Amino acid sequence: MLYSSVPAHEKRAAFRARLASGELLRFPGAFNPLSARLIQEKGFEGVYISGAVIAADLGLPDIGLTTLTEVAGRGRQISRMTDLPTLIDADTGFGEPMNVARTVQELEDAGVAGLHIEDQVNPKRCGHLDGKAVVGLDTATKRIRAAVDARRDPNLLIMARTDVRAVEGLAAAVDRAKALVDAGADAIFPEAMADLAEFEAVRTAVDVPVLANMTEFGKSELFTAEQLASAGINIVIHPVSLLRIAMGAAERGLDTLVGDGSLKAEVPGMQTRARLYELLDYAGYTAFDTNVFDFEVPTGR
Ligand SMILES: C[C@](O)(C(=O)O)[C@H](CC(=O)O)C(=O)O
Ligand SMILES: [Mg+2]
Repeated sequence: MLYSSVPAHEKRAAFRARLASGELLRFPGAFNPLSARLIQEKGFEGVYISGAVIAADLGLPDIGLTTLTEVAGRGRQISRMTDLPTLIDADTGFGEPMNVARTVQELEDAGVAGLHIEDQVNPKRCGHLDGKAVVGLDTATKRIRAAVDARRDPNLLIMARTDVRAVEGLAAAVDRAKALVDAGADAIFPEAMADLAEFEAVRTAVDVPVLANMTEFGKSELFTAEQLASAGINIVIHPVSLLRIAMGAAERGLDTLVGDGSLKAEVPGMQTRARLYELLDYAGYTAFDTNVFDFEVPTGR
């Protein structure tokens, strides 16, 4: 009922422990707080909170328009809905080192288990678009140092994302990843890797967990969990996928409504009222107050 009863510091400790096991942790992106429950119920190891999804949800492109307040608010709403660790996209940290420090504390207070800070210039853009620009090594490492120094819970995972691959090539991206680890990053997110061999190159260059971004319609091929695990990847995100699936379904449904004048044909594909109530834990609220659920949901509805 209401929210997860697992405190944030316990989720962070559990996340660290699972990462240390070396297994591949799968983090689908929640496009709203309720979808985080679905991700947990289906047995995934964590929930990703995508900057692109937060922006798209507000009807905005992913070009650094969202504010720290909006991102932290969404991070809090999603994190409190799940017992799983959440990993949030902190973009460039919303400014330079001092802003990054504040960003880390705000997101930590929001209850996330980890966050990633990237080395793009401000304002950033989606990592799979052309025409990106990155900051120099000095600024990139200062952001990471500021982030690491700012956290109060040592288990809050500070992940460094590097966008260097698409700008200067793989060798430069590997060098950047190593420098970011030296600056204190707990994990590396190499953005826009072209193939599995590129992931492997980063994997062998650093001795911290490495993330693979399996975003659709991007620069990376979509590898299976098995392929990524055998390349030594530790976390895989599917950042925008659930939003794309839901929006695809919404668009098809609206077309049906336009064509048929009714949504009858769409009903078999819809989440039922009973299933929605199950996910919302109506039963838990009823146990608390028997007046909550004093009606019947016919089976299958
Ligand atoms: C991971 C990412 O940063 C996100 O905001 O989800 C995006 C995803 C996308 O736009 O497909 C990115 O890769 O830049
Ligand atoms: Mg992003």
